[in-house]
Amino acid sequence: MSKVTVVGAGNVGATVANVLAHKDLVREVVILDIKGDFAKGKALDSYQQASVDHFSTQLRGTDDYADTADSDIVVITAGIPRKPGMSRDDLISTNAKIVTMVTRSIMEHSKNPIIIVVSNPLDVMTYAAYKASGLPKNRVFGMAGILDTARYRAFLSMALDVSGKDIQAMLLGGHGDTMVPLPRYTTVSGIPVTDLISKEELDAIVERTKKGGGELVKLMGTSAWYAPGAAAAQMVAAIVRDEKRIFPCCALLEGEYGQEGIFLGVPVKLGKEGINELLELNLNEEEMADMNKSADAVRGVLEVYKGMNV
Ligand SMILES: NC(=O)c1ccc[n+]([C@@H]2O[C@H](COP(=O)([O-])OP(=O)(O)OC[C@H]3O[C@@H](n4cnc5c(N)ncnc54)[C@H](O)[C@@H]3O)[C@@H](O)[C@H]2O)c1
Ligand SMILES: O=C(O)C[C@H](O)C(=O)O
Repeated sequence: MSKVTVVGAGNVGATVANVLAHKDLVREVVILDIKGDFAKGKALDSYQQASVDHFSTQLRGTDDYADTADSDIVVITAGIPRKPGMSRDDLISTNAKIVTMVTRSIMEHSKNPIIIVVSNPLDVMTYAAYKASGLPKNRVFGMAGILDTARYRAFLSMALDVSGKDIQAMLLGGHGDTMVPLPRYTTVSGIPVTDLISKEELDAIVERTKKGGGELVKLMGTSAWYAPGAAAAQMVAAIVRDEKRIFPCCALLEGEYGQEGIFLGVPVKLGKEGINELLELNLNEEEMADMNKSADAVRGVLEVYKGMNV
């Protein structure tokens, strides 16, 4: 694989492109934005890091979809971010049109790309890109779970005073306040997290994780980009290197977890074909109830999207 396109040169898109270039994995990263000069500037600024940080990946900014031709992977970050007081779902009327239009334009120039959606509301925007692309379900999925588990792991690392590197965690459900962090699947170098922290502290960390995006929106007036950009770049790397890494990603469920026709966060194996496998965890009653609640919340937004007829 040699070409990645990132659509949207804003906070998240520029970070994805920059982190990817530093990984030195692909020949070229194209950054496309309706603000063409802005995209060109971000690409040029990033490429001027090449000799300092020693990477060879070329970066090109553009507003012309012809420049995205034959992309192997496309990361869609185009759209508006939320402001304090808003939920991600409030972005739907603007972002559904943008994501649909972007996906159609991408498909005019690339035959069989893998599409990773980042724009919010994530689970429904991934559905929108899937519909607009006509690609099979293994080639269209969304980034949220890596970010949400990264937040969960950061909070645990701070509470336990251990390196974040040693914390493994899994999380399910929609990318919203109903997401389902899974303490039963959380370990610190193999030690169950429940052996290391009180239930009260763990419950508080789970709650903080669920509202982790909103915490940053309140602090900065717009949403996060460093961790989201790094998370999306990690997905690209797993695909380019055919790593078969297992990450929580937003994937189409067709019967798994008792859900049908809805994109939700679940563990998947990522490799050169995109999603190689979707893993079904053996959830207990409480975890399944939380997953169902999260699916219901996403389904409500999905109905709004379907009513829009974009
Ligand atoms: N999935 C996640 O975990 C996650 C994390 C962070 C942000 N997000 C979402 O990602 C999106 C981008 O966030 P951001 O902080 O980068 O916003 P931003 O405003 O910094 O950047 C968005 C960019 O999209 C561009 N854009 C708008 N319409 C476009 C179009 N039709 N074609 C091409 N480009 C277009 C804008 O010009 C802008 O440069 C938001 O919807 C945000 O909610 C998702
Ligand atoms: O919180 C947001 O609106 C952006 C993103 O989904 C995040 O979780 O950081």
